[in-house]
Amino acid sequence: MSASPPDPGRTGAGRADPALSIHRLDVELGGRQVLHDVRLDVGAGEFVALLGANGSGKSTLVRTAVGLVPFTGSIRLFGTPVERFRDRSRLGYVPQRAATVSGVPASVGEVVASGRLTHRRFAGLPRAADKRAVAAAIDAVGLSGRTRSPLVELSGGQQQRVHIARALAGEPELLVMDEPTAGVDKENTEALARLLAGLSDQGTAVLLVAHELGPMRPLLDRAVVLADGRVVHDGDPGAVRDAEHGHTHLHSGQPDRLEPLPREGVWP
Ligand SMILES: Nc1ncnc2c1ncn2[C@@H]1O[C@H](COP(=O)(O)OP(=O)(O)OP(=O)(O)O)[C@@H](O)[C@H]1O
Repeated sequence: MSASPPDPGRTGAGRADPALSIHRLDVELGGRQVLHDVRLDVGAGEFVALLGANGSGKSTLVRTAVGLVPFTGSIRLFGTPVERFRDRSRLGYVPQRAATVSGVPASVGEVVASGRLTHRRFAGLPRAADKRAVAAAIDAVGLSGRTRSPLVELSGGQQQRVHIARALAGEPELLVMDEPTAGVDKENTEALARLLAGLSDQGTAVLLVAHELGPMRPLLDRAVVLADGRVVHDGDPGAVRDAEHGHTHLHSGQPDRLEPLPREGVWP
């Protein structure tokens, strides 16, 4: 009798589809094409950074990937076309500069618990596992003392951490984060990097939009760079420097990785 194959992680044997697979993606917004023929895969358990200058299309790409923007081409989440994807608990999304729900007196605990709804049956009461996951997520972002605080009483950086906790509470297999550390201080950015390292080790796939990689850099399996809505680099994160003056730079000496040729003035 042959031995069972090794467990490839939380995705399980036989469920080896990439967490995210994007093929020939075009997106038009306001009558202008902002994404051109984008291809991007994030394998199960892979940690991928998405980089590029302001306006290069990073947010549009991740918003489209999670089903928020109309497109032509193909997007699959765990093998299912995004238009038919219903298993929302497998996906966690932290939007860019997540808006505070002004006028709604939601507490930190309530906002984070809303990230758990996809695990619960309609109108069902939270189970012990839900409560544990919410408490663990709040603790993971260092806000356990603030569970009952109204969100509006928190600083911008703390609110951002609440939105990260909301995504973590769902215990997703794919975490898509759009500049999650914007407005978050160095100490908490480093704490988030440690947290993501742990999740990555457990098999969570991560797609991280970032301007500066900072402490996230050692976690990366791949870096993808967008310029003017096109992928101009997909591979070695070591070839990419942090954003300077609003632009993402590729180290020189690897011109074979660049297609199409970079715009004049943007690249070193
Ligand atoms: N709703 C919209 N209607 C029209 N154009 C849009 C819309 N949203 C974004 N765009 C345009 O699409 C392009 C890509 O924007 P996007 O926000 O995806 O870039 P980004 O790389 O995330 O930028 P940043 O780093 O500043 O967040 C920009 O030229 C932007 O002006």
